Amino acid sequence: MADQWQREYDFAEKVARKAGEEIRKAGESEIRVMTKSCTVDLVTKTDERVEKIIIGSLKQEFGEGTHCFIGEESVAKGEACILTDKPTWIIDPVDGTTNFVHGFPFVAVSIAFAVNKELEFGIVYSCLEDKMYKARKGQGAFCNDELIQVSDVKEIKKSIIISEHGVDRSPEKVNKIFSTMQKILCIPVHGLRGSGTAATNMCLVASGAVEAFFEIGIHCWDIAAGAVIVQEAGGLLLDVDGGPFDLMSRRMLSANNDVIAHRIIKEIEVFPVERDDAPTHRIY
Ligand SMILES: O=P(O)(O)O[C@H]1[C@H](O)[C@@H](O)[C@H](O)[C@H](O)[C@@H]1O
Ligand SMILES: [Mg+2]
Repeated sequence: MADQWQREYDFAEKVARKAGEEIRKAGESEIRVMTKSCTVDLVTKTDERVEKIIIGSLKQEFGEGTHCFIGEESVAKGEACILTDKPTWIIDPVDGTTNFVHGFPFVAVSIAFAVNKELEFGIVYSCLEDKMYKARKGQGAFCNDELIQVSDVKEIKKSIIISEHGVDRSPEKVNKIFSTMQKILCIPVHGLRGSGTAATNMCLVASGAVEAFFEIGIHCWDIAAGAVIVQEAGGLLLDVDGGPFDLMSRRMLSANNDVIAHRIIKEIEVFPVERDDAPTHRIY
């Protein structure tokens, strides 16, 4: 069916815009900050409220029980994080919560939709910049309705690479992250960057502002929407060891092409993380 999931896609954009407005408004008043897994893993009442608004609106539009949901704050409260074949919404209501708390201007609403474990579309609304990124499988990627494309740079020495350090601050992991960054910086690349939100980072790959973004320790809700956007913009997704991308593995490299991807992979010091769908999963 040609327009299957079109209604879901159009509605997701509306919901993301509404969620972004809520985030912008909430940023104007005092923000109540709480913590989750550790003192640097921040969450606010806005994260929880916006997730409720998104899931509530989707249930109202498509009916209770027809779709499944994986939402960052629902999982934090104990809901399952298992991707099945059923139509499933994968939601990060506020990607870049630390940025939101500090007024650092990159905060995104990330909404993806998967069927038979395949991503059908992704919406990333970078709400403080008012940039609406979206992509549907096979139909290209857009920012504010303009087609976007990854960069055509193939020389690593002419690239900008993004990585993030996440919230797990155990010294062994932090050492590996910084050792990897040092090696990449000294190739040398033009620069290293990080916006503080995985969803926005992936849109920066998709729009050609940077050549690659990788992170170990992200979650499916951080990257599901961005994954469609990167691929539809002509980029690729891989595991950080060069294997196939696995949404639930908490390991991801997105790049403009395989030359850049494999050059970066040579430098990445991989460390173990528990999968999102592991039965004993502890949230970081
Ligand atoms: O928790 P939120 O939704 O703000 O998202 C995360 C970012 O997306 C990561 O890239 C980043 O590295 C952090 O882990 C951050 O927590
Ligand atoms: Mg996130």
